[in-house]
Parts: sequence; structure tokens; C-alpha cells
Amino acid sequence: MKNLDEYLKEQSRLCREHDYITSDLFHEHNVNRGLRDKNGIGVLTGLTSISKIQAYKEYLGHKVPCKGKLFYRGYNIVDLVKGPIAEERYGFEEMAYLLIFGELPTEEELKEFQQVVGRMRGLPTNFVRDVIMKAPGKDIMNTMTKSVLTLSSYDPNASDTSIKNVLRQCLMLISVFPMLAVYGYHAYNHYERDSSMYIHRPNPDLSTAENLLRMLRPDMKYTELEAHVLDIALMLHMEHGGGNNSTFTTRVITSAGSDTYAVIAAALCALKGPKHGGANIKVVEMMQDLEETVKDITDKDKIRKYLEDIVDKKAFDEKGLIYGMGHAIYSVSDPRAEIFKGFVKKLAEAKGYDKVFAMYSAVEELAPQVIADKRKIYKGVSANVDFYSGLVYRMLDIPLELYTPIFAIARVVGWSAHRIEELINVDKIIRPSYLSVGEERIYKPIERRNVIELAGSDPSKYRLEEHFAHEEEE
Ligand SMILES: CC(=O)SCCNC(=O)CCNC(=O)[C@H](O)C(C)(C)COP(=O)(O)OP(=O)(O)OC[C@H]1O[C@@H](n2cnc3c(N)ncnc32)[C@H](O)[C@@H]1OP(=O)(O)O
Ligand SMILES: O=C([O-])CC(=O)C(=O)O
Repeated sequence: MKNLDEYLKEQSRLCREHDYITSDLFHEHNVNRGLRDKNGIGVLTGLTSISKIQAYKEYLGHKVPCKGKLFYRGYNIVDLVKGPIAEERYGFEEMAYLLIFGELPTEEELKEFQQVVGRMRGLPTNFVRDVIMKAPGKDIMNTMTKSVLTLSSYDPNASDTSIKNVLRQCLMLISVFPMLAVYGYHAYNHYERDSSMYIHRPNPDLSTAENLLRMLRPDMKYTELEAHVLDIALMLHMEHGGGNNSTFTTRVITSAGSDTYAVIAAALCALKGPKHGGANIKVVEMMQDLEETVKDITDKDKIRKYLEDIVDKKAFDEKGLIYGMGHAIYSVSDPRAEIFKGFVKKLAEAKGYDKVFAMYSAVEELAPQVIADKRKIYKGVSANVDFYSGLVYRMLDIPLELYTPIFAIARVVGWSAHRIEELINVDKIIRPSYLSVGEERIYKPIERRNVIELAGSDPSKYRLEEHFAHEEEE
């Protein structure tokens, strides 16, 4: 009897042998891997009016990469972020109203919406004790998924997919996501890391960003600046079209008729992947590893060498990826990374993080060159939204474990809008096709499976005759 490790090693070889499909076959059958062509343009699978991403422009009859632009319900994200900053108010709730209901709210509509969200920001009796505190773990995205699925048990109308009911469920989830994330972190911090635990209740009169900091900090204190920075980060992460991995997951599972809890739990599982929202944790870990490896973080040659080692799968997690770089759609730039960079610079200066900021800037400059040297680049690579977000959270003293959950606290709004749009417009299950490139084989009884066919005999003919004989008998 082999030990489990040996068994798994051998059996994995079988998986690789039988599952490997050569790149030529994808090419031959015109299959766009990852549902995208080489230019990064996705296979068209749906229509949406929730947001628009522009990464190409027409030039002399050709599509050429351009600076990225993002629109929520037709409004440029740059203007949407600038508005609340200029008017010194929090923008997350306003953007949520816009994304879900399709128009900017009036003052009264916004106030009413804020009250609804504030009122819904409560968990069922003993939910924190009975669910969140049980089996806590470092992976807060998994903790949140568990909590979302368990919330369905407390909802007598869990499987009702009418728009009114789904809207209620979505608004409730948007409201409680900060609690699921922060309390999940406190449970982990206490039970796994032996720190003190405190559970602060949210204040219904405060914004999502303020509540998040209030519940996170032991003394419930935060500065206006900190809450506004977090609010901007939330606004930038709320929505990104129907095709991003977690939103597409939302649409796929919605199309199967599943309930809101199942759909949002699945979207969380998609978002946490290190190639998607989980990249924000990876960026910070990679930068820490860079600092430790390179020592002198002002030496650009050493930084370049480190990045080359990453792409050659010799450094960091040996996956060959420089996290926070590259995007499925954007090429020249991601507008959100640019907005982030602007205020990260100011915050870094104010908080004494100048050197760290310079290191990020160096990676931002060098990584596209290194990737272009070592990979086949068709559309260009630049910093994405996950590149600077971790540095912002670090400067806000937010623990690493909460970086991807913060992304989820924002993106649950986009998922909700897409779930509702899918329910309103489409009643077809999403079911693309896969071409089978495997051969048909004739069943062989178990006692004959290790019989070696005689030299000179044609095993396929032999099996075929046997097959027909079997059919005749029937
Ligand atoms: C919120 C978000 O989801 S934003 C994205 C967050 N993810 C990350 O930051 C992880 C790092 N980045 C990546 O893994 C990728 O850039 C993705 C998954 C985002 C997009 O991947 P793709 O669509 O395949 O990118 P693209 O088509 O531009 O890739 C072209 C080539 O550059 C490589 N490449 C792209 N980004 C990177 C990167 N960050 N590091 C190393 N190589 C990269 C690809 O592997 C590919 O090379 P290959 O054809 O030799 O395998
Ligand atoms: O669109 C994508 O592929 C990734 C994503 O969610 C984002 O950039 O916000």
C-alpha cells in the first residue's frame, strides 16, 4: 500500500496525461482561451447597460489600444469620484444607488437610500456568535462565503427570485458585508492569533466607509481623511462590466435560477482568486518579498532583476506573475490605478511612506518592460486597480487579511446590479459549448483491463468485433 502522498503524485501524472490538450488544437478549432482573443477582446456573451469599459479606439480603420476609461451607467468614473470629493461627502452609497437603479439620486432619494442601508445593517440574533465565531480562519473571503450561505437559513423567502425580493436580499447583503468581513477578521485575530476581541456595532447614521473603520478599530476612531480615502477606494472597485470573472460567475449562476445567497457566495469565491481580486493581497506580499530580497529598494537594476526572476518563476510564489500588473481588457492604462496613484502619492508623503511609494513607482515602470521582454505581449501591460490599493490599505492600518474582503464590500454592488439585469432580461441558462477532442472508446470489463494485447493483433479491430458480437447477442 502506497502512502497517500505517493498515490497522489502518481495519479496526478495520470490527470496530466489524459487532460492535456495541445495549444495547436485550440488554434485549429478557433477556441479563444479564457473566452478572449489575443488582443484581449472578450468573446461577446451578453449585453449590459450597467457599465462600459473603453480600452481601444478606432484609428485609420483599426482598433488600437488607448488609455483606459470606465463608465458607471454612462458617467465617467473620474467625474463620479471627483463629485463627492469636491462636495465633501461620501460617495459609495450614491454610486450604489446609481449602479442598482440606473440613475443618480436626488438629495431626498439619496437620504432615503442611506436610511434603508443603515436600517438593514444588522445581522440575525446571535449570528456573530453562532456563525462568524465558529471555525474562524485567516481567509476572510471564505469566512464571508460561509456567512452569506448561512444567512439563507434565516431568510424565509430565500429562493424567491422576484425582482422585489432579490432587491431586498441584495440591499441587505450590501449593508452587512462590512460586518461579515470585519467581525470575521476579529474572530480570526482572537482565536487564531490570541489578540483581544471586540465587536463594535455599526452606526446607522454613518457611511459604509466610516462604519468599516469604526468596527475595525479598537477605539472606534478614525479621521475624516481616512474614511474619505477608503470611500474612494470603494467607489473605484464597485463595478467592472459583465465579463470579469466574479460578475460573469454571478450571471452564470443567476441564469441557472439559483437564489441570491448562492449566487453571491459563488461570486466571492471567484473574486478571491489571485488573478482577480485576490491580487491585492499578493501585491503587498510580493512587495514585502522584494524589499527583503533586494535590500536597497532605490536600486532599479536590482528591482528589475527581481522582477525578471518572478517572470522566470524563480522568485516569490514561482507562478511567473507580477501581481497588480496586466489586465484582461486594459492595456495602456487602467483609469482606477491612475486615480489611486494620484492620492496614494499625497497620502504616502503625509504618512512618511515616500520610499515605499518610490519602490511601487519603480515596479510600475519596470514590470511592463520585463513582461514584454519575456512574454508574448499583444496589447501591452500596465498597473491595474489592485496595484496601489494594498498600499492605501496599509497606510490606513487595515490588516492584510481584509484587502480582498474590502474589494468584495464594494463589488457586491456590481454583482447585485448584474443579477437584477440578468433576471430582468434573460431567461436562458448560460451554457456555452466545449468541443470534445477525446476519442470514443469501447468499454472493457474490469478483469481484462490489464491484459496486454498480443503483438501483431489490432486492438481496435478486436474491440470493434467484440462490440458487434455483443450487440448481436442483444
Ligand atoms: C480586479 C482584477 O481582476 S485586475 C487583475 C488582477 N490580477 C493580477 O494583478 C494578477 C497578475 N496579472 C495577470 O495574471 C494577468 O495580467 C491577468 C490575469 C489579469 C490578465 O491575463 P491575460 O488576459 O492573459 O493577459 P494578456 O493577454 O495581456 O497576457 C499576455 C502575456 O503577458 C503575460 N502577463 C500578463 N500579465 C502578466 C503579469 N502580471 N506577470 C507576468 N506575465 C504577465 C501573460 O502570461 C501572457 O503571456 P504568455 O502568452 O506568454 O502566457
Ligand atoms: O474586468 C476584469 O477582468 C477584472 C475586474 O474585475 C476589474 O478590473 O475590476
